[in-house]
Amino acid sequence: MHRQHLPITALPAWSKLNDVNFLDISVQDLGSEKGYGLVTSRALSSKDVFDVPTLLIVPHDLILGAEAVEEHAKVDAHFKQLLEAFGGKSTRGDVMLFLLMQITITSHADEKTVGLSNPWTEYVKMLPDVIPVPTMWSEEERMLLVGTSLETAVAAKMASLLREYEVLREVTVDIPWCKRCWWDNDSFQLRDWLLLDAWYRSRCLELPNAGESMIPCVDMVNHSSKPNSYYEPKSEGVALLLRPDVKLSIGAEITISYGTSKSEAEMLFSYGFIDERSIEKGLTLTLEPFEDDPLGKAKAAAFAKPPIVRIEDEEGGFQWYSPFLYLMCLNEEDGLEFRVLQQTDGSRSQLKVFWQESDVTEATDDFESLISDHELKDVFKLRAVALLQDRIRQQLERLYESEDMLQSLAGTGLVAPQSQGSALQLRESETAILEKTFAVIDMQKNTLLESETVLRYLGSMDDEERPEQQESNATNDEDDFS
Ligand SMILES: C[S@@+](CC[C@H](N)C(=O)[O-])C[C@H]1O[C@@H](n2cnc3c(N)ncnc32)[C@H](O)[C@@H]1O
Repeated sequence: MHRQHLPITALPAWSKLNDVNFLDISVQDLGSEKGYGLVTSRALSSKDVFDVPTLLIVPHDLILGAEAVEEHAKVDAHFKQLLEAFGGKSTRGDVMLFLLMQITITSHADEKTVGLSNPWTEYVKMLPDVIPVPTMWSEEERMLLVGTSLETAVAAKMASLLREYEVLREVTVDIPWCKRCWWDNDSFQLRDWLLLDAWYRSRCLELPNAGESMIPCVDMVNHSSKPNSYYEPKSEGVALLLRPDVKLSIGAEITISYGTSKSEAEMLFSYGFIDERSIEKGLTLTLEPFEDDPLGKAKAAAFAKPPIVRIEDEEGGFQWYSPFLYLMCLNEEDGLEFRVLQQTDGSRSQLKVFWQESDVTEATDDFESLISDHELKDVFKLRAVALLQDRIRQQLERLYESEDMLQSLAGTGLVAPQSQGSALQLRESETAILEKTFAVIDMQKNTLLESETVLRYLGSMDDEERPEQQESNATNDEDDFS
C-alpha cells in the first residue's frame, strides 16, 4: 500500500498535540541496526532519591489494546464492518485490522471517504517500513535458517499469515470500500499484512489488567539485557521510569527489557535481533509421531499442547522437557489405549485416553509421572531418550549439511548483512546447544542401559527374537549360496 510517511522529527509535535509528555528524553534515529530509540537530553540519576525520575507519560486513551479497538468500532463504521467480517478472534488480529484501517486511511488521504482519523492515523506514518523479523526476510535470507529451530517455526508462521491474508481477501472482496481501496487495484499486498504482523509482534507490550497492548512512544524504546528503565501503568497514563540506582549522562540511550526468559530464536522471531548478552540459552524442537505408529494420529489429537521438546540451560548443564515424548514412545502392549466414546445425546464422540485401564484423558501431558511407578519405567525412559537423541542427530545433520548452501548465499548480495549476521549467530549457538545436549543424553542413555529392568527386558526381547533371527540367517545363507 502506498501509505504516507512522516519523519521521526514529527514525533514531538504529534506528542504535544496528543498530551504525551516527554521529560528530559527525546526520540532519535540512532543510525544503526536498532533504528529509532530514546535518549536522554540531560544527565539523569535515580541514585539516593526518593522518587525515581519519570521519563515519559502516555495517556491511557492512546493505548491500543482490545478495549480501544472495541471503542473505536463504535465510532468508525468502516472499521466496524471490517471487524465484523474478520475480527473477534484475538487481540492481535483486531489490533492488526485497526492498523490496517490506519494505513488505508493514509493511503487514500485525498478521498477522505474511508475510516475515521485518530491519533494513530498520524502515528503509523512514523513507523518503519522494514522490521528485521524473519517473516519479512527474502526467501534467500530465510534459507539461512535451515537446520535451526526457526526453520519450521518461520515456515509455519508464513503459511498462517498467507492463509489469514487470503481469507481476509475472501471475506472483504465484496465490501464496496475494501474492493475499491484494496482489491480492484491490488494495492493491499501480502507484504502489507506481513508488516502489520511484524509491527504488532515487535512493538506490543503486556500491560497488567489490559493485556497485550501497543503504546505509542513507549514502543520507541529499545531492548537491553541490562535495562535502565521500566514501564508501569499510573493514574495519568502509562509511565516510563528510570530504574533505581541508575546514573545516565546526556545522550545515553534509554532501554527496557523485552523479557528475560526468551531464547535467542524467540528474540529473533519476535524482534529481529539477538541480544549477544542473552542469558537464556535454549531452543525448542518440534516432534512428530512415527508414521508407522498405529496410535500416532490419536496421540497427536489427544495431546492438547504442541508436540515439542524444550531444551534449557540449567545450572548443572542442558536439560530437556517434553511431555509429548513420553506419550510418543508408549504403545498398546504397554497399556496405552484410546477409546472413542459416544456422547449421551449420540451426536458427538469424544476421544478418551487410558493408561493401565485408568482414564488419563486430562493428563496426557503428565506421562512422565504416570509411568513413574510402572515396573518398566526405565525401559520407557530409555525409549524416550533414544528417540530424542535421534531427533537431535537429525537436526544437527540438517545444520551441518546446509553449511555449503550458506557459503554459496553469502556475498551474493541476495542476503542483507543484518539477516546473515543474525542467522549465523543463531546457527552457531544452536549447534553448540544441540551438541552439548546430545552428549548429556548419551550419558542418560548409558545409565539407563545399565538398569537391571532394561537389561532384563532386552534379554527377554533377545530370547523372543532368536528363533526369527536364526530363520532369517538361514534365508540369507540360502540367498548367498544361490
Ligand atoms: C519496540 S521497537 C523499538 C523501536 C525501534 N528501534 C524503531 O525503530 O521503531 C523494537 C524493534 O527495535 C529494534 N531493537 C530494539 N532493541 C534492539 C537491540 N538491542 N538491538 C538491535 N535492535 C533492537 C528491533 O528491530 C525491534 O524489532
